[in-house]
This record gives sequence, C-alpha cells and structure tokens, in this order.
Amino acid sequence: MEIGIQGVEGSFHNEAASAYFEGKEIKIQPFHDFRSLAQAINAKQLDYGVMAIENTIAGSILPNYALINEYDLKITGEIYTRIEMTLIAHKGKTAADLDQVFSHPMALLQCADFLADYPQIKLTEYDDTADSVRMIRDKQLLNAGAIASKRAAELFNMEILNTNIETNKKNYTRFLIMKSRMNGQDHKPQKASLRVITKHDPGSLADVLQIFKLHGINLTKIQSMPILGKPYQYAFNIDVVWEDYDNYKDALHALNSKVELVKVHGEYIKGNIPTV
Ligand SMILES: O=C(O)C(=O)C[C@]1(C(=O)O)C=C[C@@H](O)C=C1
Repeated sequence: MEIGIQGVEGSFHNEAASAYFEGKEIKIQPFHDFRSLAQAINAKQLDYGVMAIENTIAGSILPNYALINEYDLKITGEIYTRIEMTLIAHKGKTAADLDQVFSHPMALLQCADFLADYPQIKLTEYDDTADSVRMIRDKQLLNAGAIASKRAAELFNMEILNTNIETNKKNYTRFLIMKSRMNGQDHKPQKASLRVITKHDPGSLADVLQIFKLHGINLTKIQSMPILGKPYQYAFNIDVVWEDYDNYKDALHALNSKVELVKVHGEYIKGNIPTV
C-alpha cells in the first residue's frame, strides 16, 4: 500500500503511519507540505494519507482543517502517538553553543519552554523535523541545531544534546488516516468527524448541542473554522463518539433539519490515547 505523509523518513508522521499500518506492507511516499499531501489524496494517487490534526501542547493544526474541507477528504481512522522531542546538533556541541534551531513549526511550539532558556537561539521553521536534521548535517551548519525524534538523530548520524525537551511529558499528536472516498465499512464505527454550519440565529449552536445530548452522543472536540467569503461566520468541526451507532444516526437525522449544513467527513474506529 502507498501511504502519503508530510515529511521524510524519521519524521513523526513516519512513526504514526508505521504504527497505524503495523503488520501491513506499506510504502511511504513523502510530501514537503500538507497541501501537496492533501492534493495527492484527492487525486487518488495514494492508498491513504496520514495527516496530523492536533497536539496536546501546541493545539489544533488549523490549516489542516481547512485542507480537509477544501479537498473534501474522508477520514477513515485515527492514531494518537506520544511525541518525544530531542535537540540534535553536530558532535561536541551543547545547546548553549547554538545560534539557530530548525524544526517543524508544531515541534518548535511543543518545546517553547526549553527554548526560552536559550534566548540566543533563533528559531527557524522547516518542512519537517527529520529533514531539518538532514539539512543541518548536509549544509554543515555547525552552530545550528534541529528538533526531531531520536530516530532522526540515529538516521543522520548526528548527536543528541537533550532529550524530552517538550514542555509537558503528556505530549501526544493525533493523526488522521485519510482517503478521497469513504471505505466500505466492515465494522461498526465508534467515532465521527462532522462539519456543521448552523443558522445565524440565537441559540442555534445550543440546539445542535442539545441534539447530541438527547441522543447520548459525547463530543470529543469542537473546532470553529472561518467560512471563506463570509467574514466572521464560522463552521464547526465536531468530533463525536457513541455507545450505540443507531443513536448517532438518529442524531445526524435530527441535525439535518436544524442546521444549514452537516457534512460527514468520516466515521471510523476511535484511536486509543496512549498512557505513557
Ligand atoms: O515534522 C514532523 O516530524 C512531523 O511529522 C510533523 C508534526 C506535526 O505536523 O505536528 C507531527 C508530529 C509532531 O506534533 C510534530 C510535528
């Protein structure tokens, strides 16, 4: 199976894809950015794409919500992984020697507290964590560092200066597994991702929440996103879980008559949040 990720070997997307498809034969297809990955999924060039959507320290990756909507991507699964950040540089260096650190913007955000202790370090966003290690090695940037996984340090034969530099150890990223079409379902899903646009009337969001409440549906996430061309109007990306699939179907039916739009981006098996 061809699996598209943003990033190269050694990136956290690579770890997430390998963990989700464990036991299956997969070929990883790297992409420089999330948009080109979304385009390839939409163009059916991949069996699946894996895309980070939120992190417990840095929060939601808002552009990815926009891409899911723009390319009408379908979510077929999810995986949560523990993210451990490592400061990596050339041999013999310490953090105090560095004047620049490269990484993916989400990784830099996750290490903000550690980096605040080194105000001399200029933070520079790069395509992905692992590729930033490769780049400082290939360009021989001797006073530069990169933030990535331990695996990336090993892969590119660079030195690990500090481990677990994320601001909080409960650092998890949720990745979505995506296709251009829904899979034929061979099991009962436990979770759904919806896009809802309410009427612009008082209490219309409360009505939506009331429907979920009445049907015993639990919300795990609600994310408002601007609607293009309608300044200060918002769509809600809502993730829900249930005990009984029929309750969810009934809630969806009730929702349809109450809102301007309800779109199902995916119904899938919910991922386990790691405990380490
Ligand atoms: O740069 C990487 O290694 C990635 O896989 C990207 C990414 C992200 O998009 O959030 C994945 C997980 C971590 O949260 C940090 C970075």
